[in-house]
Amino acid sequence: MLAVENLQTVFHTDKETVRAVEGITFEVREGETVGIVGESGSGKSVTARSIMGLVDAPGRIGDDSSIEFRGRELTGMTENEYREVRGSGIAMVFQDPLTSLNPVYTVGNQIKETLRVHQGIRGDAADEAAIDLLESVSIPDARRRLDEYPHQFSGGMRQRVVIAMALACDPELLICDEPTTALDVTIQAQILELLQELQEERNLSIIFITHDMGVIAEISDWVNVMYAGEIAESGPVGEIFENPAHPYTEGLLKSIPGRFPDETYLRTIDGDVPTPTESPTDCRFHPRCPKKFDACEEVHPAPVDVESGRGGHQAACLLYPDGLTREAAVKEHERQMEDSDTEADDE
Ligand SMILES: Nc1ncnc2c1ncn2[C@@H]1O[C@H](COP(=O)(O)OP(=O)(O)OP(=O)(O)O)[C@@H](O)[C@H]1O
Ligand code: NI
Repeated sequence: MLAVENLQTVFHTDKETVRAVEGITFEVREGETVGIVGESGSGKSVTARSIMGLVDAPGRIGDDSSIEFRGRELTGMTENEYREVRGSGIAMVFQDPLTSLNPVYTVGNQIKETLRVHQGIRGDAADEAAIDLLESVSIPDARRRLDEYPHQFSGGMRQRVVIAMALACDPELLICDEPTTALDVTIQAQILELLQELQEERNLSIIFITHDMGVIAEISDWVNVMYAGEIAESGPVGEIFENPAHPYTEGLLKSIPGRFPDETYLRTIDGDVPTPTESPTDCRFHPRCPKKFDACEEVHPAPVDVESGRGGHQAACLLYPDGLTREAAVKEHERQMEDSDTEADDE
């Protein structure tokens, strides 16, 4: 349904160039949930906004990047064309419901406006459709609540309203950028459950962005672990949790509260995600990596198959492919780096 290939999103400012997303490649299939996980600043939201055509200046998507949705290339579309995609194909739910809701209009008016613009539904039919949508996201007493304003809803109910508005476009792909991060755990679980129900009813594809590995376990079929603008590891959710390959993923898993009950403290990875301003010539994780060796400072790892892994499990780490000697593995990454360099030169 969605194929992202070599996506690069760069912000050019007077001071510097921030390379927020650096050549990531992944797919989303019909009815599937792809989780994107990583710490703050790893490029998750920029990835989402790139797909939605919402990267604002000074941001720019690279010329060699491709985002195909249902066989149509999205990069390079005009704003009008993109509006059509956002109106029917792809919808997005943000972390803070208040950024998507206008405080001065009733919830009903906002949903009806979306229905009018995107589906041409008006009048009584719009009222009924809006009530149906609120009921489909399990908001009780929907008819009455149409006339209420966003501030009259609790945080969890407000996020349900935002999901209802996203559904008003009848999307095939829903991108959720940390939709539950601001909510308490119980409400968060309810929203995750709702998304899974909606996915089944509507055969929705979902991209779910979070920094929480626990949430990833709950909701994803496929996982992309992002670090400093790159995909460090990707694979089916079971593989990622049972056979994590990349030391960064291992670190993220260890930081899930309660996963190692014998430990009295919450383990986190020391240090922060760097803000990349140059194309990578090394492993961007090496300064924080407990398994680093000399080559990690000199060779940029490409995504390679993990031998133990099944179902397309890959890691961008010089420790892999794990069937090779360390020397041969490093050579393999060097070779892939040269290949992509020549490709870039050819264009
Ligand atoms: N408009 C912008 N101008 C310059 N840099 C930007 C802009 N938007 C994002 N960035 C940079 O891009 C990088 C990736 O940011 P992004 O928001 O995608 O991270 P994230 O993974 O979503 O983090 P979080 O979990 O905090 O939401 C960061 O270094 C950020 O500073
Ligand atoms: Ni974000």
